[in-house]
Amino acid sequence: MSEGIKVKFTKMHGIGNSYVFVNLFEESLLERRVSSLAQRVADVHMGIGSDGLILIGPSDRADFCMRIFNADGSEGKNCGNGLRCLAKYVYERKLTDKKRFTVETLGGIVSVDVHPDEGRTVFSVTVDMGAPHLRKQEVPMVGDPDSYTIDERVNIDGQPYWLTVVSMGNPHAVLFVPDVDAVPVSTIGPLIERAPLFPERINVEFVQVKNRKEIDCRVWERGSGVTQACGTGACAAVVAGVLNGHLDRHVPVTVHLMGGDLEIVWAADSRVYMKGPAHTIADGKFDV
Ligand SMILES: N[C@H](CCC[C@H](N)C(=O)O)C(=O)O
Repeated sequence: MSEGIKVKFTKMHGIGNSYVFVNLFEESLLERRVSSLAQRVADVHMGIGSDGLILIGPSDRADFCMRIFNADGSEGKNCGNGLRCLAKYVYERKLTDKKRFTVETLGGIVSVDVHPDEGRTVFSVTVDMGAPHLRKQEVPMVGDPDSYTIDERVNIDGQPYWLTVVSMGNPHAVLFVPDVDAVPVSTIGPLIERAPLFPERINVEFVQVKNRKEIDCRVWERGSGVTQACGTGACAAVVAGVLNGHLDRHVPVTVHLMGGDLEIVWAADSRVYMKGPAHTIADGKFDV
């Protein structure tokens, strides 16, 4: 039931992973309504159509705060594509005059660098996503809390899967496959997403290694299903690729997703850096 209040929004995407952004410096939303609002705006028929809702607001620990809600209304702890879009939004709309600034997420504080003047039509952003978290208790995942999950065989609904599990502030199960286009992502994705192994559910990435600096990746996102891209998922895929000996560390790896490419480096400082574009689609108002 609408309250008849009109709220300004901006729809943006990072290589096809789209979100409806609300600027809480200008608009206000009732906390209890945010989850249902995310579901409404995400609906392509009855709403605006997106992979979810992102709120941009103030923080007392960073320059900005980002909260991300999936299409099912669940709150995510991080969002790589969303961070690049937020960076473009706050820089271009002069909420900051800095080209390097910090953003607080539920998964931790990240640092972003905007590259508005790279002379190309595309606005590019680099995000320092921090170090990956690998222990089961950090994911969270059922099992020995201090152990890692690297190419570990697990049985889900009677089927074996070999998983490498990485948290980038949000959880990811990475599977290496010979052909990403042959994987029934919409069938296997939700089985792994909702497996009892993962008390908070999990995002799922299917990865085909092209060479030591290039992978193809398909995504089933926790709370949003198949998306065109997942920034944190691309980071998790590269970390998993290095851990399994498929990819080189300390050098840029190109991750080909359905909506476009990201450049990911798991650097010598143990932090993961993600570089890619951000696009504004439209501004508008919706009834809350
Ligand atoms: N579905 C994710 C949040 C969005 C992540 C993704 N869109 C990205 O770009 O990182 C989760 O619940 O952890």
